[in-house]
Amino acid sequence: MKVLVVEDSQVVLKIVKHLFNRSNLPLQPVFCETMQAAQQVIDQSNDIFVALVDLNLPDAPKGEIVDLTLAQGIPTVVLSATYDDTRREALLTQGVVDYIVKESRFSYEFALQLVGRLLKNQHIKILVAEDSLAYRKLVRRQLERHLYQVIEAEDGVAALAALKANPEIKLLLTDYEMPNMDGVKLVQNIRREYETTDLKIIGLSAADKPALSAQFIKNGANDFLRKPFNYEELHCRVMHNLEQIELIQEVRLAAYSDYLTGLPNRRSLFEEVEKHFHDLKLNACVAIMDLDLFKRINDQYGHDAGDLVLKQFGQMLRQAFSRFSFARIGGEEFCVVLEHLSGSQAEQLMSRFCELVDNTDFIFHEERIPVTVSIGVACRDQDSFTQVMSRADDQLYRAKELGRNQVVIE
Ligand SMILES: Nc1nc2c(ncn2[C@@H]2O[C@H](COP(=O)(O)OP(=O)(O)OP(=O)(O)O)[C@@H](O)[C@H]2O)c(=O)[nH]1
Repeated sequence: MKVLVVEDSQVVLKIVKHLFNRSNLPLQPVFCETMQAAQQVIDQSNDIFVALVDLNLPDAPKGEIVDLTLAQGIPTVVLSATYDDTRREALLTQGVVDYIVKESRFSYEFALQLVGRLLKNQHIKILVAEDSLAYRKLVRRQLERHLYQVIEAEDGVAALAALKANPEIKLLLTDYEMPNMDGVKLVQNIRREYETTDLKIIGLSAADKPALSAQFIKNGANDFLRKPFNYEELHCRVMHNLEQIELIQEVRLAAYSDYLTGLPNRRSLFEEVEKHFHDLKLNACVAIMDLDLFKRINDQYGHDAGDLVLKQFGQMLRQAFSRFSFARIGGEEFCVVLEHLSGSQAEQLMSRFCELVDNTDFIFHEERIPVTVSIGVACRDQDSFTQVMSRADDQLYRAKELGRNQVVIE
């Protein structure tokens, strides 16, 4: 997909090109200096994701480019040399995504951030609970302009049903006065089930009650907007709330995954497995793996080579055991929980993996590093997950004693 940049200033083009090269946006920028050139690109492409346009072009000095891109249904971000309140208002009413004044390189950075935001927004669902059809449609149009997926509900009851049907909804915008269930009651109901880290809520109301914002927030909403609101404020608050969810997701991911290999870490494995480990009706085995003589690899080939081996081993593990729970549980130690497998099935699977590792080329700076793994396996019984892991660990040490590069099952 493409980003159409229509700008005649060489300085601005240079900055935007530089920022694009530095960004990791999965979009191809296409640069045009005139409206005519932009028209040609539009005629020849059907994959323009967004347009960043200057209002003053040699062949379109009055912002005609905006009419062109909006008529083609292309989300349009205006880059303007000067700030003009009336113009800004008119352009936002016309349907542009945003109006950015070209003040410094930060303005262009903001423009590219906005493009990245629009890419993400396409996958974000927002629920709008509002009994006025006209207002609901108005909010929908605003949100869709920023490419969010919008779901509508005409009251609190319908909003609860919509949340059940679409658990991936990340944000709820809810009016206060609605039939059947008002906004505050809706928030109370939602917060019994949905954490504020997973679902953000913004209350809306035109009611003349100064305490309403506090009432919304005390009952679990994250924010409040009084109607009629300024649409830029709506977008800023929506974005701010979604960014908080994304930040929490990033922190969670960092807390539950191993930095080097990207595999789940010990904490993640325990939280995932411990919940259902006591279901004794089904077979399950635990395998602990430890790379052999890893210290020697580090000493002989260097720490970077050791890291590369760990990463490659992690990829192999992910591929081979994708349907099971697994983790890097220590330096060169890994664990796989083999649900639904008997001891002999687990042993067979692990023996094949052991062989695969032995026969795989681990190459660092064109040098082949010999890598083998020892594996201990124990099967689920009345013991806790930690106890079964510890028994698998005992078998691992037997495998080491017996000469490494092998599987031992208790
Ligand atoms: N490169 C690298 N090395 C690591 C990492 N984590 C742990 N290690 C190294 O892994 C080595 C483990 O060594 P040992 O516990 O002595 O065991 P070993 O050499 O594998 O010997 P056996 O387990 O008996 O086969 C240590 O030298 C650690 O420094 C890591 O993230 N990267």
